[in-house]
This record gives sequence, C-alpha cells and structure tokens, in this order.
Amino acid sequence: MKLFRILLQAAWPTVAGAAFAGLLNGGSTAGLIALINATLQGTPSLQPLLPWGFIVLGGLLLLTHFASQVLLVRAAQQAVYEMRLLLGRQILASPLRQLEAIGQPQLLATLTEDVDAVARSFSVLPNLFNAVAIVCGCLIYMGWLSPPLFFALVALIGIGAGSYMVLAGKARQFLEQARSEQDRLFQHFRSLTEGVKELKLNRRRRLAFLHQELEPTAQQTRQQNQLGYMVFAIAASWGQLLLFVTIGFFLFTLPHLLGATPTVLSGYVLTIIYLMLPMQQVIDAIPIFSRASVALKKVESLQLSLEEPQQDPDASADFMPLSWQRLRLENIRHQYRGTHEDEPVTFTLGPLSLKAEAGELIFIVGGNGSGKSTLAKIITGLYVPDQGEIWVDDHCLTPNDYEWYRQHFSAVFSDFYLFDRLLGLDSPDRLAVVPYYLDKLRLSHKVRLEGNRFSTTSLSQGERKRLGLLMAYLDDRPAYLFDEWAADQDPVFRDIFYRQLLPELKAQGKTVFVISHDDRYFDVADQLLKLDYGQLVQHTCRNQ
Ligand SMILES: Nc1ncnc2c1ncn2[C@@H]1O[C@H](COP(=O)(O)OP(=O)(O)OP(=O)(O)O)[C@@H](O)[C@H]1O
Repeated sequence: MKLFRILLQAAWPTVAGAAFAGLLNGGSTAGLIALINATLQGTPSLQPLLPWGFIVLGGLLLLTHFASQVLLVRAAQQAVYEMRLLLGRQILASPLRQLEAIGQPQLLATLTEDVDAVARSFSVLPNLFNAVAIVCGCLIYMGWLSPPLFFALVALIGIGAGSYMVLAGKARQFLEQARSEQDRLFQHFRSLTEGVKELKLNRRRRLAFLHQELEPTAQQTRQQNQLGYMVFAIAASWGQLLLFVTIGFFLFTLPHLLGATPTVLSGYVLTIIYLMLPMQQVIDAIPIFSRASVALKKVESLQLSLEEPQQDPDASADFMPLSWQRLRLENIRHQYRGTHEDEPVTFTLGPLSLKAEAGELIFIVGGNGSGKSTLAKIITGLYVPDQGEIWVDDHCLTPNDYEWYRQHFSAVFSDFYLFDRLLGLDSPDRLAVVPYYLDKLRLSHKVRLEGNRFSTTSLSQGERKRLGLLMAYLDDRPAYLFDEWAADQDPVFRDIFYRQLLPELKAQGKTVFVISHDDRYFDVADQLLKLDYGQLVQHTCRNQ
C-alpha cells in the first residue's frame, strides 16, 4: 500500500489517467472475449456486427494499453525521482548523531539497494496494472455469463491466493534476512575500497578478509535470497497448478453440478485461458513487490521515510549569518552511548563552559580521545548537546535555531571532504579572489579555477587541506574551526598557518577555534582549553 501512496503522492493526476485507460483496457478485453465467444457460437442476430465490433474493440484495446503504459511509466519515473531527492534531503536534514549511529555502509545500502528495489517495483507497475485491469474485466464478464459459476471461480481463486500468500510470507522472511546481510556486505565493500592498500600489502590479511569476512557474508546473502525466490517459485508453480485444476473443474465437473450451457462453458474456458498470461504477470510481480516492501521497512528502520516529506529546513528560515560579539557555551554536556562486546560503553564530554569573543583565537588541546572533535561538533552546532545552553550574544539557542547557527561557521575537520567545485559560491566577487588565495596558499602552480570547478583535486593530503582552507576563506563566516589542520603541513607552511594566517583571521574580527597538538605555537592563542577524558582540566586566557 505504501508503494501506491508514494506513487500517488508523486503524480496522482497521471496515475488517475492511467487508471482510467486501464479500466477501458480491461473493459475492451472482456468485450473482445465476449465477441469471440459469440462468433464461435455463431449467434445469427449478431453476425453482421461482429467484424466491426472486433475492429473497434481491438483498436480500443491497443490504444488504452499504450496510454495506460505510457502514463504509468511517467508516474513511476516521477515517483523514483522524487523518492531519490526526498531521501537525499532527509539525510541532509537528519541530525549528525543519527547518521553516525546508522553508519556509512547502511546509508549506502539504502541509497543504492533499497531505492533500486522500490524503483524496480515501480517499473513492473504498468504491466501489473494492465494485468489487474484485464483480470477485473474478465471476472465481470464471467459474472455476467453465469453467477453460480462465477462464485465457484471466486472461491477457487480465494483458496489459491490464500495458500500463495502463506508461502509468500515465508519467502519474504528470507528476503528480510538477506537484506540484513546486505548491510554487512556493504560494510565489507567499504573495507575493500578504503582498506585496499592495507589488503594489498599483506597477503595473509587479504586472504583472511576474503575467506572470513567477504565470502561468508556474500554466501549468506546468496543463500537467503535463493531461499526466498525459491519459495516464490514454489508458490508460483502452486498457483499454476491451481489454474489447471480450475480449468479442469470448469470443463469436467462444475457444468454437470451447476448445469451450464455450452456457450457459458466455452466462454469460461476461453476467458480462463486468456487470463493465464495476466495472472502470470501478477504472480511474477509479487516477489518484486515483496522485496520493495522489505526495502521500505528497512528505510523506515533508519528513521527515514520515502513517503512523508519532512519540512524542508532550507525553505523557511532566514539563514543570513550575523556577525557576533560573543559566543557562550554554558554547562554543556554530551554523551555517546554504545556497547562493546555486550558491555555498555559511554564517553561523556563536560559539563563545561566557555566564552569566545569576536577576534579571538581559541586553541583546544588534549590527548587522543579526550573529546576535542566532539567539542568541535558542539561548538559548530553539528551536535545538539544533551544538556546546557549556547548563547549568541544575548540569544540562547533553541532547537529550531541550530540550522541558522551552523551557518556562522566554516570548518576544516580532520576527516573533511573536498568538493571539486565551489558549490553555493557563484558571486563573481568571491570567485575573483580565488587566484589570490591559491597564490597565498601556494597552490597556484598546481590548481586553477575553471568556471567554478578546480582543475584537479588529485593532490597530496597537505595540499588538499590547503584547498579546504581556501573554501573556508571563501565562505567568509564570522567563525572558523580547524581540526588538526596543520598536522599534514610541512614545517614552513605550518609556521605560516600559525604565525600569519591565523592572526590575519583574528585581525578581521573572526572567532577562530583551532584543535592542535602543536605546543610550539600555543603562545599564539588568546585562550587555551585543555581536555582530558572529556573534562576541561585547564583553561588559560592570555589576558589573565
Ligand atoms: N560517533 C561516535 N560514536 C560513539 N563514540 C564516539 C564517536 N566519536 C567519538 N566517540 C568517542 O568519544 C571519545 C572522544 O572522541 P573525539 O574524537 O572527540 O576525541 P579527540 O580528542 O578528537 O581525539 P583525537 O585527538 O584522536 O582526534 C573517543 O574515545 C570515542 O570513543
């Protein structure tokens, strides 16, 4: 049902047009069968009209079949298009913590496998819809021919459909298990692509990865899918057997019991034989719809939806960043909860407070795992803290303000992503300064701006980070955050970063947060915050 709701939401007028054409198609099919039956029975009064009727009904059948197919293909493609965009928007609107908890492999599996499964089900819809229309038209014709035989037929169809659904339910369970294995498969694909160097360098590790990780999961996925589709095949064969039993019943048993005339009998057998193809199409479509409904369930389990558009956060709020005088974090606390080998594991940052003025350089320092990046995500508004308040001048942030608040920051995180083009930066003024910054960051001999795209991003890690810094400069936000930016720079450029670039940003009135292990440069900082196991253990201000 949800699949149809998605389709209706995307393009209900087109679906309504297709439904109308489908109904006409079913009607003309039934009419054509009635006409063929009448011709075969040689009803004298109708003979002169039959050839004309045949031409008209045949023409109508072809036309309505074509119209309903074309309209449904359009509606289905529109639904797939909207579904992809909706999922993209929802992922972008979801809290970062939620996305981190889901994990990259699961998101990728959903964006590819699940969206594909739903798209595949939409692609068989036109044929299915036609088949259902023909079945309905034929049933109406058979009901008109003989009500007692019609009820006998409906009872047989009911038994067939009921037993088919029991088997289909079992098959669906196997498909669900196969889908769970697919998440693990994507996890392995990630290891394969991101760990390719490590796997290439060590043969034993590579073989262990192939035989102990990839192979068993791929095998499990294959087995569960195989079982699922095999049960569907058994169900389909059972359905076909029932169809033959039904024809046999109508030929040899029921007419004697219910006293049907030869016209009625031949009409029934002709219609049932004609129905075999559309029935087969319906039966073939059921596994595809089952897989699609497993996909929808999976998408919903990630607290995403392909159905209900959430309010688009980009639509309403005014995102113009302000310049601020002071930023305050009061009693902020954030906790990660998880399990490791069935033991609960938590990491708690805070409670901690800090103040940052415009034009201040604030260094956040501490050992590995002390919570620096977590604090950075809270400062930039990527995490909403479990407890505490963030104040921008005299305004305390409410949950609805976070989207607006984040627009005040430009950041280069340690695991930053480098876009190869300047997205969202089309003002000629901003683009004109790019060569200046490329020069300043000593990249002009390697990278050019071509239109709004960089000529290359195949650079060393240090150079990529410089390009990331250029993007941050172009954003021109009131606040900046650099997470171990200098770690990949050579000593000369590291010196330039701490002694020249950071003071320049400060002189422009920017608030700059720097996560750093470079204690040689701590003297540059106006404030130094030291974290240890999530607690603020040292807070030094230059003016104190
Ligand atoms: N997404 C997450 N889910 C669960 N726990 C996390 C997550 N990210 C970090 N942690 C936990 O929080 C702790 C602090 O991590 P964080 O990345 O903030 O440290 P850090 O000080 O930036 O470390 P480093 O200097 O190594 O980058 C870690 O010990 C880690 O166990």
